[in-house]
Amino acid sequence: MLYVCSIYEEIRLVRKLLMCQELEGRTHWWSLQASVEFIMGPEPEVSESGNKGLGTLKEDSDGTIPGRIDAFNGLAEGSYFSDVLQAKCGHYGDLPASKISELMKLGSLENTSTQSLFTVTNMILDECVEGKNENIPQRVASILNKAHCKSREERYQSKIRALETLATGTTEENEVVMNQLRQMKIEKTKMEEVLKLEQHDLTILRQEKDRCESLILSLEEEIRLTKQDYEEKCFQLEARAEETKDKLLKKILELERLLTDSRNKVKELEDFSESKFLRWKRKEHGYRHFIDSQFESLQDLRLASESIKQEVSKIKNVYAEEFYHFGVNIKGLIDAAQNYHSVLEENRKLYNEVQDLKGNIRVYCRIRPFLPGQSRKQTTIQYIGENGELVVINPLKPGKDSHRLFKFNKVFGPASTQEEVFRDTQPLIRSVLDGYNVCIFAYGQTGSGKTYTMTGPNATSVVDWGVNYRALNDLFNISQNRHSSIAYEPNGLAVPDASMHPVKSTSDVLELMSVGLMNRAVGATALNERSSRSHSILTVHVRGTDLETNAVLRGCLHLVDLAGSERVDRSEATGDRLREAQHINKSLSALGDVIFALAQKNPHVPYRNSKLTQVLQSSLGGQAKALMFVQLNPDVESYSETISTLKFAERVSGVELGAARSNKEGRGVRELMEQVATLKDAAAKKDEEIVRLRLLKTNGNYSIGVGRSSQQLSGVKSSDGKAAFDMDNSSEYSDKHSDAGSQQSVDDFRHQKEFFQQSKLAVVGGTENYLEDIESNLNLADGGKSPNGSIQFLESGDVDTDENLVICLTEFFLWEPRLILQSIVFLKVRSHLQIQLKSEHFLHFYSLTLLKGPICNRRNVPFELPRPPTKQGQAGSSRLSLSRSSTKVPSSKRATLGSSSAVKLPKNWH
Ligand SMILES: Nc1ncnc2c1ncn2[C@@H]1O[C@H](COP(=O)(O)OP(=O)(O)OP(=O)(O)O)[C@@H](O)[C@H]1O
Repeated sequence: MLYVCSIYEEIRLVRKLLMCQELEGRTHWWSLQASVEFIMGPEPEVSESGNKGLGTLKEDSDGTIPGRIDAFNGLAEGSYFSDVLQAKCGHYGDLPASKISELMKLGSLENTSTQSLFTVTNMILDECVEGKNENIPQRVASILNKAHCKSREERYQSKIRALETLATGTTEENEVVMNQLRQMKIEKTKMEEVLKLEQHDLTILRQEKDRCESLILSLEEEIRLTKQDYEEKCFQLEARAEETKDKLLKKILELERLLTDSRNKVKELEDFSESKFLRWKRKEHGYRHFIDSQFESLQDLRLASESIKQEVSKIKNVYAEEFYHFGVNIKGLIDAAQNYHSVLEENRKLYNEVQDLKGNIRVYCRIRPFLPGQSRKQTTIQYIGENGELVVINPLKPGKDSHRLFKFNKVFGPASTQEEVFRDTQPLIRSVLDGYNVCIFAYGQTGSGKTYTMTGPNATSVVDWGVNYRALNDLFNISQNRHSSIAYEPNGLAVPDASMHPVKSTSDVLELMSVGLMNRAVGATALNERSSRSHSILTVHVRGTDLETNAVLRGCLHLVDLAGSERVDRSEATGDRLREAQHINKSLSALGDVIFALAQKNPHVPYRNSKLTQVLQSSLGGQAKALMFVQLNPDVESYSETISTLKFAERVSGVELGAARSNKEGRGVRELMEQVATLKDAAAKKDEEIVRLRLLKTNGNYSIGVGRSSQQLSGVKSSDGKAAFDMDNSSEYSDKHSDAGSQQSVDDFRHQKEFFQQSKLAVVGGTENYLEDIESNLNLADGGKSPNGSIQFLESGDVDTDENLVICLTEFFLWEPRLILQSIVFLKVRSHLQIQLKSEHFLHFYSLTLLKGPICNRRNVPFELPRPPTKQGQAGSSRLSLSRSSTKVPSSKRATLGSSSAVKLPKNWH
């Protein structure tokens, strides 16, 4: 086996050598290669004993291998070069050097046998000796080189061949060796497996060993640390023990010292207490002696104190008396002080009452804040006072005159909330439920916040609710709170379409208001993107019955959000907007005219000039409570509008409407009203009587003191027939009156006055003292000044008797029942007395008339006044003879009359 290996090794080496030769001498390796493979087959693995094999090959190369090498050489025979050499034999010198080189390059020399090469070489050398060719050495060198290589190659080839032969010959040996080798391989595999197992065990053992070693190391480390820790602790404990020991020693020393001190102190104290005890003993003795002597003195003092006591009690009595006098004086002072406060309070109250009685329209001013995006604008508002003062400036024209002061009932600044504004409005809302007519309206230029104040920006948010929502909410809440004393009927709400809707709760109202708001015309202008283009009037009628007195309360609330006044150049209104603006401005100027007329106390108030003033007539001209919100835009660009708005507001605040009156109808009033209705019928009959008498007079058959007035009377009344006494016609009259303005009413009253001056009604019987009663009982406190009322009609100097006056008045009021409720009558009685007669006075007066018994004409002709309805509802038709009981006004009513009109009850009033 080793032998074979060495052969293979040998072959391998030969191959290597050939390769080198090829590189050096350009031998045709490929041909040799092919030969070697042909002989050897695939190259075996090289064993480490390769060198040894080569030695063996050398030994054998001299024996059996040469034959094979010869055979191999025979393969290379017959090449081109040998042919050339044979052809040229003996004449190689003719072969030029370049040709030889070329042949060498082409490899033709490769195929030449070594023998031929040597022959050529010898010939060249001979030439060289003979000096035939100078280039011989180079050529010789190359040929020699070639020859050398060739010889080596041939040697190797022969070796290869020999080796191959050897290899073939050793096949059997090989098989044995191979078997042995397989056996050995099996053994080797087994050995390897055992080795593997052992190696695996070894690995495990090594790992175990490593683990144990690391464990040992960690345990050693732990022991080392524990030991170190233990040593440290021992050291610390020892140190602490040392320390404690020192401390304890010190303490023991200290305690010993203290003990010694205490013992000394105890000793000292014992000595001291001993001495003190002795001293106390001595002192006790001294005190005993002192007490005895003091006791004696005490006896003396007791006697002295008895006498002093008696003296003190005497002085005490004197003091008590003086204190009493002081007390009386101080009480007087306290009373005076308290009175002073109550007087002050009363003064304030009286002042307010005077204001209420004067009935001035209240004016609240509200300034809206700058809107988002306007914060940098200049403001015209310089000062807002607590008591309604407002100073406005024009920042664009600074100077002395740029400041203007206005004063109103209240001024609300930009930061005021909806609730604050309503808080000052609330008392008026309560008045509606007390039977007053109330009108609240907002006035101001467009975009100044009227709708914000009256309605609010957002109906769904209670905080944002404006006056309208809050007022209606209040009305319902208060009416519910009062349900035990006053029964309010389902209220009526007039919405902008002028229809009446019964409402029972706030939600009804909210619903109706949202309908109204939806119907309201709204449009965008340059000054307000949601500008109201129409006036909004919300009217609430309230009717309640006092459960105790059966008195009926009627109140009416107007909530008015006016459309804004605007300068069309600023609002940039065109087309429909412009026409709206013109209408709005027209109606607002009509309102201004009404206000102006009222402020000037003009006899004619032009209510009829616009729908707006017509609707507000009862609130502005009647005895209602009115409140105006003046809305301001603080922007400097609106300065001129602000000033004109404020001037208007100032004028409004000067308007006196007269004291507001509650629409309360007591049972007595209602009975009287019923009687009035009955009397109307009677009057109609009387008319006929008058006509009849006139006819009689004309015919000269009957003479009675019925003058022109009767004719007029009949004329007036018969001109429009029986309707003249129709109560319903009063409203028609009212309309006419309003239509033509107050001038017509003045004419009417002049006409009435003439009638009364000329009237000579013959009324006689049992009424002698009427005028005395009237004079003494009706309030003359006004000193005869003309009141604000719209009627001044009687100058009855010509009325020759008291009875005439009474009957005239009665007649007059029967004709004009409207005046009972609305007017103030100015009477001039007997040409030297002026009596202010208000409607309550009239009722009082009228009651007197009825109570005074039958009214007859001068000639004892029974005056045909109807009897008031009896309990069975039958109207009397002959003489008026009412018993006192039938017309007796309830005591509550009497009190009302007395207080509200300051009329004293007549002497014979029960
Ligand atoms: N007190 C306030 N606080 C906050 N914003 C306000 C206030 N007053 C008004 N505004 C705002 O100013 C704008 C104009 O207000 P509003 O529409 O009420 O004015 P107006 O006087 O009713 O205008 P117009 O006459 O054109 O209808 C609105 O955007 C409103 O929300």
